[in-house]
Amino acid sequence: MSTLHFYGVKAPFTELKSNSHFSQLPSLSSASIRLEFVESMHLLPSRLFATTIGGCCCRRRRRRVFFKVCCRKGVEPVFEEEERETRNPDGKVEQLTCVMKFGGSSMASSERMREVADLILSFPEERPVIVLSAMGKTTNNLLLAGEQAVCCGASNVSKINELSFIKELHLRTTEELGVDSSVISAHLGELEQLLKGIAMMKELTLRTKDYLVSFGECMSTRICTAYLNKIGAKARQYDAFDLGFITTDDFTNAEILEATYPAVAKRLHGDWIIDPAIPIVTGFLGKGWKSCAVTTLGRGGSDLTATAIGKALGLREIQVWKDVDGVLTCDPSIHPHSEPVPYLTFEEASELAYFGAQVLHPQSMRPAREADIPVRVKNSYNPKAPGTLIAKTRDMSKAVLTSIVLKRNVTMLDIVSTRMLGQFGFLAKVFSIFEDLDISVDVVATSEVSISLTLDPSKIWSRELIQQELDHVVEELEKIAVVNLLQHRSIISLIGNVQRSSLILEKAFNVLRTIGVNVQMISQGASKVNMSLIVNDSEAENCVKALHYSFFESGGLSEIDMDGGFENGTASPLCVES
Ligand SMILES: Nc1ncnc2c1ncn2[C@@H]1O[C@H](COP(=O)(O)OP(=O)(O)O)[C@@H](O)[C@H]1O
Ligand SMILES: N[C@@H](CC(=O)OP(=O)(O)O)C(=O)O
Repeated sequence: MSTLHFYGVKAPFTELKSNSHFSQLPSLSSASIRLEFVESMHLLPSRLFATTIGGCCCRRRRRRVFFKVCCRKGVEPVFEEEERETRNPDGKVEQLTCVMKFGGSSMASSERMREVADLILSFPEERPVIVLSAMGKTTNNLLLAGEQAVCCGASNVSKINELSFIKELHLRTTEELGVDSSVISAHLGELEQLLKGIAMMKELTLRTKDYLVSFGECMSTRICTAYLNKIGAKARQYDAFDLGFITTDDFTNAEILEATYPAVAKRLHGDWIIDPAIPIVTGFLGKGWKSCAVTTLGRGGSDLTATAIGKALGLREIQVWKDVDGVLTCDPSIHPHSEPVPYLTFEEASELAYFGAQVLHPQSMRPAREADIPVRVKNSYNPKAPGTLIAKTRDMSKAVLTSIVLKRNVTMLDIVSTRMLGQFGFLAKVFSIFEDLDISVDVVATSEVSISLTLDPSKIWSRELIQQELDHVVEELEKIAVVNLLQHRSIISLIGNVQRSSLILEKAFNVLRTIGVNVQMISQGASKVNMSLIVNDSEAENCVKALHYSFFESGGLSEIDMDGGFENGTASPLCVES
């Protein structure tokens, strides 16, 4: 056995691609090589063992080596020295073309799964990678079952209602689709064992939560793959944590690491070229790079899985199929008259998602934006609807307001300096306190001696900001300022063309004045697409309805024509009706 050394934190995943290292390999077809990765600062070697799995061959005088690299605890990314051939036996280039992601709402029953399968097959010109979420509300039910298990005792686990519901839904689905229940029986057995383990330990850690919820995606993808194969559409199932989705070890809210992209590309592309079959990938899941345990990307994370695969493979388009006709002008559960938004930029979609529109995962636009791949939001219940196309740029010449987003249950802090520190020192100190306590700040407005800001209640999805933490923040801030903590506030984000901010704000404030609401804070960020208003939770829904009515209904102000008049020819912007 020979040993190779790689230096740098990212070495295990990036430097293997460098050709120079391979020239050191002795016998390429059957070599067993120990690779030592030395993490730069700490000089801690992490040993990985590599065996050549594809042997080597010569093509245009260049060696090709396929490696299977196994981390100590079982990470198995596959690396190869150069791209595999992308030609089929007829010499035609066949490449995967797009990603299609179907969320829980699209996969809620056997009937829905049939429709999804039909939909996938209705685009014969596409060779898609399919990303699936868990069926219906399975993720919620798994979490509830876990919480029940903590206190019900191991002997009562089989009586947990949510477990029975999950079993029943998945077994019924296999039966109704005519696929063998053996595709999920091992998972159902293991799930019950896991719940018994939780019951015995009487605790549900974040790491266990991630493992627990992973059963949802693992089962939905297996059922769907079996069904596609049954109807003659060749499909192959992948668990994202075995496919190369390498993440941080932040359980319940992990971040995808760069190593993911080459690893996923090589595996999907390689398998496709050798033996084409529709890849069916679990959304939402990954593998922690240190722990090697299953991680999740935050609630709604399958959108991010889809865009990451799009970036990894450099695909033409990423489609996310939902139960609504695209991104809407506001949350349809707040206001039923919301309308689809035909075009958005990545920036607008990111702000919209970050500020609470449940329709997209907050981080999901990043890979698409980095790779400049358009994202289409479509309705699996109404495939003919055009949906929303999200791209790098769009025609903003007429754009005024695009969408209204509400984020509830936000905590606001008014911090007024006691002038113990100069202005620079004051701002720096305030933000260092938030950094030390690892708390995210959303919206900020400052004057010379005061700051108003809002705190994200869920720290980007995962954790409730608990009272103890808030008390700690206030205690620290009170060393340099007078602090007023205001809870139960909402952020109303006006996503639109900030070039027309005066027009938008004039109209918005007119509307809010008419319904008697005082805005407590306002912020227009550097993003150029978002203006945020803070109001009381109790008033927020009414505000959104009134704003929506005024901007999007009643001959409103969602667009403006080139002369400065409204698109529908009504009043001029300077005499806005409230
Ligand atoms: N601005 C918005 N546009 C569209 N849908 C929204 C918006 N805000 C909230 N939603 C909600 O998001 C849901 C779709 O997202 P999600 O539940 O994640 O779908 P899926 O589970 O299919 O991925 C819709 O049913 C809708 O209720
Ligand atoms: N099943 C996970 C991941 C996901 O993305 O789901 P959906 O696509 O249904 O939002 C969740 O419920 O969070």
